[in-house]
Amino acid sequence: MSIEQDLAAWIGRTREGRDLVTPRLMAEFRATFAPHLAPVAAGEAWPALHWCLAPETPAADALGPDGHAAKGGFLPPVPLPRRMWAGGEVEFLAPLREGDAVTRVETLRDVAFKEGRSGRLCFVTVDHVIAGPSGPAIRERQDIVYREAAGAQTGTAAAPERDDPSAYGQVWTVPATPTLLFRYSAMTFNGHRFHYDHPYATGVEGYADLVVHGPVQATLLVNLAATQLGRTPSRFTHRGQSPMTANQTFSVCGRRSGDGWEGVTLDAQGRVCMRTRAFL
Ligand SMILES: CC(C)(COP(=O)(O)OP(=O)(O)OC[C@H]1O[C@@H](n2cnc3c(N)ncnc32)[C@H](O)[C@@H]1OP(=O)(O)O)[C@@H](O)C(=O)NCCC(=O)NCCSC(=O)C[C@](C)(O)C(=O)O
Repeated sequence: MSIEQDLAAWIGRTREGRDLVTPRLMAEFRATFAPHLAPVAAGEAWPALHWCLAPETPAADALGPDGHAAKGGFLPPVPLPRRMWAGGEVEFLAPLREGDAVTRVETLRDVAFKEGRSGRLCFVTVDHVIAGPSGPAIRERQDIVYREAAGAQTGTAAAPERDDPSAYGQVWTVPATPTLLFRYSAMTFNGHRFHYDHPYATGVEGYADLVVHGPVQATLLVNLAATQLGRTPSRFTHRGQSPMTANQTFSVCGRRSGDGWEGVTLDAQGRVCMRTRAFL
């Protein structure tokens, strides 16, 4: 049996979690991202706070070498070591509010190997439904990618696309401090070591510094989209194009586009790290 066939056995597996939108989470989220948050009604959760709800809580002895739950449980045992958040699509159906009890149901939708310019890649797609007291509030597709080991790469990444903040109607500048990364990892119970363990991020995974979470960039982008559009978009797509590393000030840029919105995060050199679209 091929590895693709082996891993296909994981498709359709589900996992469920429960949580509460606590006053503490609301306060931590505001403290981590303000002033770069969309205006929302009193007691309403900001767009993308749901990424902090009902995270996986693996025991310490159930972790893999990267600090995530060891593969082979809910996520398949993909034989490539370096996990990244590739992107996804979020549908905002109804707002969540402080005090809401929520459930998260995850379903493994697909596992697909691809040959990227940087080498072999494996994309794992997971569907999420987050429901509050009145039913589904958020529906989401999350794309996770696994890459070859640093040093064993069979390709060379393409030169990153560049862009200019002055081409956008509104720009937030955000210092990518290790403290921002640490606080977001803590709020999401994300043990991924390359967000806080510098020798691991540089020496083992081969990045230039600690890596800024994909969902940190997407949270800022969707909050900028909601600010410029005047409401939470109904749909938000995002794709990580190039790793954003810590200890630089990055730009979160957005502009109206047709009847929707488009945005990017740019690192200090103007490299596009994440590209997004939002729709009313
Ligand atoms: C993903 C990388 C490795 C591909 O790099 P590449 O240059 O090798 O790929 P490519 O040659 O551009 O594309 C190859 C194929 O992959 C597809 N593809 C290419 N990119 C994507 C994408 N994003 N989403 C979906 N599909 C993608 C692309 O469309 C193409 O498909 P095709 O052959 O069918 O035409 C590269 O673009 C990259 O490094 N992106 C940045 C990723 C990043 O920084 N993520 C955030 C930080 S990681 C994180 O937050 C982690 C967390 C939160 O702890 C956590 O574990 O969940």
